[in-house]
Amino acid sequence: MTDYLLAIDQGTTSTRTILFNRGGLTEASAQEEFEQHFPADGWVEHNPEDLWRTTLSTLQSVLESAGDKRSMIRALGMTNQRETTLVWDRQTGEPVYNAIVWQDRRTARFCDDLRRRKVEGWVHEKTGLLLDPYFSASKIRWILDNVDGVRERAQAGRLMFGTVDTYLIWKLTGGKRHVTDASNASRTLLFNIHTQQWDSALLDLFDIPMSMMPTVLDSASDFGTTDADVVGAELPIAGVAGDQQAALFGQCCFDIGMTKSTYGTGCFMVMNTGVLPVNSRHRLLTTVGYRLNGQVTYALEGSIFMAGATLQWLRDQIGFVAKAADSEAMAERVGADQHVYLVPAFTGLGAPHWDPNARAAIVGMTRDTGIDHIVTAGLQSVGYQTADLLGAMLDDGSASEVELRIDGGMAANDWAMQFLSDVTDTRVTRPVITETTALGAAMLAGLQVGVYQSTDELSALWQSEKRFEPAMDSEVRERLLTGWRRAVKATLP
Ligand SMILES: Nc1ncnc2c1ncn2[C@@H]1O[C@H](COP(=O)(O)OP(=O)(O)O)[C@@H](O)[C@H]1O
Ligand SMILES: O=P(O)(O)OC[C@H](O)CO
Repeated sequence: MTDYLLAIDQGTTSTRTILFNRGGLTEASAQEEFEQHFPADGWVEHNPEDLWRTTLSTLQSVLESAGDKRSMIRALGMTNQRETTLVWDRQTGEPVYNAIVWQDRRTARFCDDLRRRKVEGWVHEKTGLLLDPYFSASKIRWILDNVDGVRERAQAGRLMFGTVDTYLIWKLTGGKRHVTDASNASRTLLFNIHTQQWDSALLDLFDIPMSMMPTVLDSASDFGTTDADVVGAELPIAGVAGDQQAALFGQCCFDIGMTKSTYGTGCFMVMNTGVLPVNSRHRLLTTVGYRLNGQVTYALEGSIFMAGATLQWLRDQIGFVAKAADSEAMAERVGADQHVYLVPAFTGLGAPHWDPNARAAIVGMTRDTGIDHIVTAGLQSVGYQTADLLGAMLDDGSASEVELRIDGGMAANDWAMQFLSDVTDTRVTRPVITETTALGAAMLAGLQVGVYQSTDELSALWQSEKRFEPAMDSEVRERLLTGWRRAVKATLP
């Protein structure tokens, strides 16, 4: 009998359900986008009903198209946009407010005030994170302080908090389980990554009752069973991880120093640092990669805000490309050794610069500069930013060199990936299966129910589709990087 595994990937703009066979290949999938809500400047919300509706309908659609394979589905894995915050009533199941999305900046001033109280040091010590609106804690507090009657209900033990995984599992199990996994918990700013427990000092700092918090489980664990009356099938939910950590798992980065880099809208780079947390000197995040049998594997994470989004800007705002993939032919015409730089600091710069006030610039133009040069510079900016990030990560981590395992929509661009390899002087590898996020969740579930016996068995499934080897002259690389650093300086206030 062949085994199959399902995975739900609830992302920021769409929800996907994928059916994988035992070899990790996709058998069926369904995807639905949903509406983004921007009620005020810097605010980003999702309607919880949309998250649930798209989850249920993509799941049911894949179950239908599975046909005969349906009876051979062994388990369900869940992966999700991280940090996004929901609060709902324990009895009625009604959310008290929309989901506040990770991108939402409404609590920036509150976080600034906390930083002024000089607490960031011990908060970082416990959580591995920074005092930033990105993470869940200040979002929960905002809901408690700003929605009528909610604080009283929370204090009476009537409300539940969850990241998206927790909310969806609660719905899928018919309200039976209030759980999360350690990788998602580690993104809340309320979880002590050393003791692996909710931290009462952090809950006090943000004024959040402990009674709201879900139970934290291993990433491969018993998260409950889907309710047949709700879903139409009883399936064990057996693997859960935040999406970037799930991609680390799906890319089989199980050894210290192994690193994945996802090139979607932005770029998230995550490095396995083993069983000990590594403290960054470059403001990278220390986070739980995954937890198996009570054993934590830690990771370092850095994010770039604009990767594929730079191509979207060149397409939608400036009209320099008709579609993102056209950039490849334009860059081939120009070549990598050019002097135009596009620093995409449209919303500030992420790691390792972390400057919210930096603003984008195109520098180094001459009379012969044309559209092709600027589009090429857009692709190159992704390589340059990765070089900065990787430099910081290697300096912090225990590895002296890495191979970058890539995925995400932009990983399809061969020219950009070759430049990435050249400018970072690093081997870049694209796997056969690029749906690594969903695959990681399915693998976790498969480990839990015995479809797979070990991570070694999973590593054997991972296959490279294409390798990009560094081929740039070191003198050219240094010259280009010096020009990039000068361009970045020009964007800083
Ligand atoms: N061939 C390509 N070259 C460059 N960028 C691309 C290419 N194909 C897609 N992209 C970029 O990748 C992004 C989409 O990737 P995806 O992984 O689906 O992102 P997300 O999950 O963040 O929505 C878009 O920003 C798009 O501009
Ligand atoms: O849903 P994505 O792919 O944009 O990922 C969002 C991240 O998890 C935010 O931390």
